[in-house]
Amino acid sequence: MDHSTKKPSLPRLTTNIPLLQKPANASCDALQTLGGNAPPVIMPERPARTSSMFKEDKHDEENIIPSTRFTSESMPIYVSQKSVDDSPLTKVKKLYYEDAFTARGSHNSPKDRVTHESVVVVELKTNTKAKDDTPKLLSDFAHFLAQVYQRPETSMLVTIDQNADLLFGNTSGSAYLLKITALSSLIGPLTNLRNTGLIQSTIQEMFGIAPDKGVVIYTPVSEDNVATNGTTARSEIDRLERIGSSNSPSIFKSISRSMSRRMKSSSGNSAPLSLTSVMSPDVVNSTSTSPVAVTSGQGPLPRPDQAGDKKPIESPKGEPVQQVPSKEEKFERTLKKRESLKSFVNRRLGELGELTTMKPFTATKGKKD
Ligand SMILES: O=C1C=C2C[C@@H](C(=O)O)NC2=CC1=O
Repeated sequence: MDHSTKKPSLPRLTTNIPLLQKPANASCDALQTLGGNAPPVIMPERPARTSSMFKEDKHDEENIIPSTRFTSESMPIYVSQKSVDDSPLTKVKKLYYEDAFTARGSHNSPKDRVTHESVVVVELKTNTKAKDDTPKLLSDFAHFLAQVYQRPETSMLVTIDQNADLLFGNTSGSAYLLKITALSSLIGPLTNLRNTGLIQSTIQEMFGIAPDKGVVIYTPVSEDNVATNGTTARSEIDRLERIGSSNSPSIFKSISRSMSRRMKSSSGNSAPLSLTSVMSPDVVNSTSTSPVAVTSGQGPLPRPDQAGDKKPIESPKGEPVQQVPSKEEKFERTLKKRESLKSFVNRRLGELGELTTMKPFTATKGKKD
């Protein structure tokens, strides 16, 4: 699956209650230019509820005419699309979105990321025709709802049926049913309360239907029960988590991988695989001067056979005999192995830039032996 052309990242929210301001005198027409002069800002306080939104946002050219599919004459489905726009405003927004999920926003978990871009399905059924034509109606409504739910328009699925047979109460007048289906984290008592005010007053502007003639139903769904692009939100979270964990392996994973590489490369030896076989080459040749010992201030111990003019042991035939290591030699080799492990681990730590935050490995166990 190609995820490179994904929807833009959304700003991290401290709450799922979007805080939008809605100028009191804005008309329904103003909805087409929703978007604001700046990226969505989480304001510290809940703004007063007013009748119309984003009047001052007329200069936002970010959203072009959406593509509209019609499943039937009465039930168009709006699929929002964004144009590629390099206007300064769009750039500011892009930066804001990108930043939210890069360095400073990197604590967003895959779940957060998917949640912030998850689809929100909005179904409106009404028995009243709006004055605007359907594409514009859908576009405006989707744009508005995308802001209410603080996500890209590409995450909004909006359907409007203006020909519904609908009766609310005992009058046959204008009425509507609005269903909003979204991940559970986008549905909650406070969020719903606030969103209901915003949405119902906007519907009133668009369709002329009073809030008391409409019913809003919020349906939370789990990540397993919403899907798009061939995958559920849950599997998308899992996928991002897998990518995340494979991109940032722990130091221990890294060390063990390096060690296993060395184990593999030395597995051609007939000798059984042991810690010694994954050591640095200086361990294999015990007669060489260990760089580890040098850097750690420990010179190699004098080998008994190197001392003075001691002759190599020969077989009765005069051939050199493979010497059985003495106790001292064994001790020296053990020390070197330990020092080598220490060196290896410290080097890997250094490579990974972890030396400043982690205590260097010390082969304390072996020291006292
Ligand atoms: O249910 C959702 C599934 C996905 C998949 C992913 C994508 O765009 O490929 N993003 C999603 C969001 C959802 O809400």
